[in-house]
Amino acid sequence: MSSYVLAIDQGTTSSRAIVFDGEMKMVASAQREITQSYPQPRWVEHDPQEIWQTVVDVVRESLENAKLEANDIAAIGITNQRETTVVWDRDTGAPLHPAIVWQDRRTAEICESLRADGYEKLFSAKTGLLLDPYFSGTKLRWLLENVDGLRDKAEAGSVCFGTIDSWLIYKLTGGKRHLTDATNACRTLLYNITENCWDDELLAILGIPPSLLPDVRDCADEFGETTPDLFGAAIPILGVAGDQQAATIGNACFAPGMMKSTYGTGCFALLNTGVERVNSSHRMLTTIAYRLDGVTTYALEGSIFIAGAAVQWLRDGLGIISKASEAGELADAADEEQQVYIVPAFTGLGAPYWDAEARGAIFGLTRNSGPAEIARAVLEAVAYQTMDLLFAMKRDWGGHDVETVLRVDGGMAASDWTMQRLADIISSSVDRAAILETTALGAAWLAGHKAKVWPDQKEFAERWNCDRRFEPSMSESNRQAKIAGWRDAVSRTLTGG
Ligand SMILES: Nc1ncnc2c1ncn2[C@@H]1O[C@H](COP(=O)(O)OP(=O)(O)O)[C@@H](O)[C@H]1O
Ligand SMILES: O=P(O)(O)OC[C@H](O)CO
Repeated sequence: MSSYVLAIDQGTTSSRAIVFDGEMKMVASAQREITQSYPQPRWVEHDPQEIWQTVVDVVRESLENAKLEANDIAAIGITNQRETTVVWDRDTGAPLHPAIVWQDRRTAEICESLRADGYEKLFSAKTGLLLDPYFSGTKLRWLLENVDGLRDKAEAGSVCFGTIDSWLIYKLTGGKRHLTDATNACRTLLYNITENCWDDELLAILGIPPSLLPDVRDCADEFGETTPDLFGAAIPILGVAGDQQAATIGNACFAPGMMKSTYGTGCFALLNTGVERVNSSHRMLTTIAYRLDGVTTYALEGSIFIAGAAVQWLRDGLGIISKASEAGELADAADEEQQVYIVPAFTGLGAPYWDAEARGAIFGLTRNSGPAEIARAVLEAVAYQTMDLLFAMKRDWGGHDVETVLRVDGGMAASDWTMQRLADIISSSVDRAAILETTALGAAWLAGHKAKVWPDQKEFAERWNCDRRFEPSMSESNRQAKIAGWRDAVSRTLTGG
C-alpha cells in the first residue's frame, strides 16, 4: 500500500494542500488565498463555496505537483481554522449564509446578555471556554435569529451546522457525511468537554435545535471517502483536527507539560495537561488537545488574535515594508534607547485580557521614532503577548513541571529576529520546528497513522526535528524594564469592556 498522505489545511487567509511521503517529508504543496469580507464594522465573513473550490483546486494541484494520482494517496487528513461557522441545506448542500469567521465580533451583545443572565460560569464549567464572540455558539444563534426562515428550516431538520472541517467533509463525501472531531466540537461553546457530548442544557439556553449538529468522532477515525469523481479515485478521510490542535500534534507535544506556540495571523499557545482537565483561574481556555482511541487529552490554550496580522499591517497599512520577511531586518535597526510599544488590539484583546472593546494603541513615540521603532514594537508585541500567556498557563498548571522549551511554528516563526526576542522576553529556549507546516503534518500524522502507513505516536515524537534553538541572551534588568513598559502600555489600552 502506498504511504503518501495528503493534508488539507484550510486556514483563515488561505487553503493549502500538502503531500507527504512515507518518510513524513513534504513532497509537494499548493496554496490559494481566500477572500476576506468585512461587510460591516466588526464583521468578518468567508464564502463557503470559495473555500470549497479552493480546497478542490489545491488538492488537484498538489497531486499534479507531486506527480501522483489519487490512488497513490493512502489517506487525507483535514485541519482547519476553528470556530468559523457555516450553515447549509442538508439536501442540496447550498450554504444558507456566508461563513461567520472566528474573528467576527457581531455577537458581542449576545455574549454580554448571557453574561448578564449569569451564564458565564455554566458555559465555562461545561465547555472550558468563555462567553466571547470568538466561539461558534453565539454565531449560530445569531444566524438562527437573523437569517429569514432559517429557524423553521432548522427545526424541520433540513439544516446542517458545521465548522470548516464539517463543511469540507460533507462536500468531499458528496453530502454523505455530517461529522466533526472532538477538537473542533470543543470550540463551539456547545460541547461538554468532560462528558464528551453536545450539551442539551447549553443548546437550550442558546436556542439551538440539536438536529443541526454533526456527529463527533475521534481525531483519527473514519470520516468517509472522497467521491471518486473529485480527484479520480476515492480517498479515505482518516484524520481531522482544528489547526491549533493539529500543530500541537505536529509539534509532538504529547507529554503533559509540553507547549507549542503557532505564529500565523494570530498566535495560539497550547500546554498539554494530559488526561486531566485543568481549569484556568487566569482566563485561559481549557480545550481538547486531541482524542485518540476514545481517550481525551486536554490542553490549556492562550489565544492572541493579532500576531502576523500586525506584520501585514506594517506592509499593507503603513507601507513601511514591502514583504513580511523585511520586518525583522527593520526591527534590528531600531534605536535601543527608544521604548516604543504597540498593543495590537486591532480586534480587541484575547487571552488573558478578553477585552472585546480595546483597540490598538502606540505608546512612547518621540520625534526620533520612525519605521524601525514601529516594526520592532510590532514584533516585540508578539513576544510580550506570548509571555502573558505562558505566565498565566504556568500559574494554572501550578505544582506540575512545565517544559522549559517552547516549540514554535507558523509563518511568522520564520523571523529569526522575532524568535530571538521571544526567547529573551520569555526567558526560555525556543525550538523552531524543522517543518514550519507543522499544522499540516499533525493532520497528516492522524490520517497516516490511522491508515497504518505512518509510525505510531512514540516514533513520530522521536522523529520530531528542530531547525534551530534560540536561547535567551538579554540581561535580566533590561528584560524586566521592557516587561514593565509593556504592562503599562496594556493597562492604558484596556477598556474594561
Ligand atoms: N519572515 C517573517 N517575519 C514576520 N512575519 C512573517 C514572516 N513571514 C510570514 N510572516 C507573517 O506570518 C503570517 C502567515 O503565516 P501563516 O502561518 O501562513 O498564517 P495563517 O495560517 O494564519 O494564514 C502572515 O501574517 C505574515 O505577515
Ligand atoms: O487559520 P489560522 O492559522 O489563523 O488559525 C485560526 C484559529 O484556528 C482560530 O481559532
